[in-house]
Amino acid sequence: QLRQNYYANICPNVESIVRNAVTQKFRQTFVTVPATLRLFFHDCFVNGCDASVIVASTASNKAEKDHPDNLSLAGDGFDTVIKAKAAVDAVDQCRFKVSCADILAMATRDVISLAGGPSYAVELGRLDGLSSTEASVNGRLPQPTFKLNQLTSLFASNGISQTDMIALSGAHTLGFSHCSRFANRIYDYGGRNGAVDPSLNRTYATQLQGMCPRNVDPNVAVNMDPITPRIFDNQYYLNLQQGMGLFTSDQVLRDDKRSRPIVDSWAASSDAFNSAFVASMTRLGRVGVKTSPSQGNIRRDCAVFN
Ligand code: HEM
Ligand SMILES: [Ca+2]
Ligand SMILES: [Ca+2]
Repeated sequence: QLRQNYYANICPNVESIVRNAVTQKFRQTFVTVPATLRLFFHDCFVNGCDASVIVASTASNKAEKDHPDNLSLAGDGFDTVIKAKAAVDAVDQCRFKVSCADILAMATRDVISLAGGPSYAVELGRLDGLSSTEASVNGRLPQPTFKLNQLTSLFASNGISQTDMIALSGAHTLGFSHCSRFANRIYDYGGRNGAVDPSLNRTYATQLQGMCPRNVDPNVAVNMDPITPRIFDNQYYLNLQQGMGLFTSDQVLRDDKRSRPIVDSWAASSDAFNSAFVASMTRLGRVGVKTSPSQGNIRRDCAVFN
């Protein structure tokens, strides 16, 4: 059972220590924001929110972070947690008493507010997991080609509702995607020569083709929210109303009549979106958490098992 203020007697200033470290990192690069947010999601959906995604591979173990679905996690997310952890462990009272999983949860809360999103109290008390394998990632993360039923059932397998899934997808109001993730929508869609996904806004499709020409350098990435790429806002839902969702998994939320009313309501009200997002992030943060010593511990180095 997680709770707010879990560290009140263990490391009373932990939240401000983490916030300062994250703010410093944010001043160096904005990528800190989307990188940390996505890292938290990918952590929670594989083995629960237990910092298993941060563990580095060793000679005898290929870790989660080296699964193909995790190779595009930006290094700045990992670096944010490592730096915040170092700041926490620099305080005598706190050294080795705050889990990497909780530091990631706090850092995620902090990057959302640094980007103009809502602030919220974060629940704490997670232990760090004891295993991280590449194989455990298989089938656990959503693909950008997913339709509504696939999205809903994958999230449901983590105890996350369809409404929460739609709110959490609003995280795509920030950050980047590599061209390969949506190339199927702008070139030869459905295997038909020269076809473009009809659910994609035509002007936007042409812009995407310009930024992502055929045979583009695989390192090229584009903003997922072309309108306010650095602001955490409800623009994502307004984009969906214009056919400007980057992935099939984004646009389907507006095009499927079952999820459309929610998309339209959050496009109409940023307050409604913000409060839904906070509630959904809190539920995401509870997925598969480990709280008993048989299930986990507090890693001294977030990238290495103790
Ligand atoms: C609903 C199903 C989802 C799918 C199919 C999906 C898929 C993707 C893909 C393909 C990328 C681009 C990766 C790249 O090419 O570098 C991406 C980026 C991102 N995703 Fe998702 N995602 C989903 C849900 C979420 C959720 C729930 C969150 C967080 C709460 C999230 C946060 C992000 C962020 C912040 C980025 C940008 C990362 C960066 O700029 O470094 N996504 N997502
Ligand atoms: Ca995990
Ligand atoms: Ca935005």
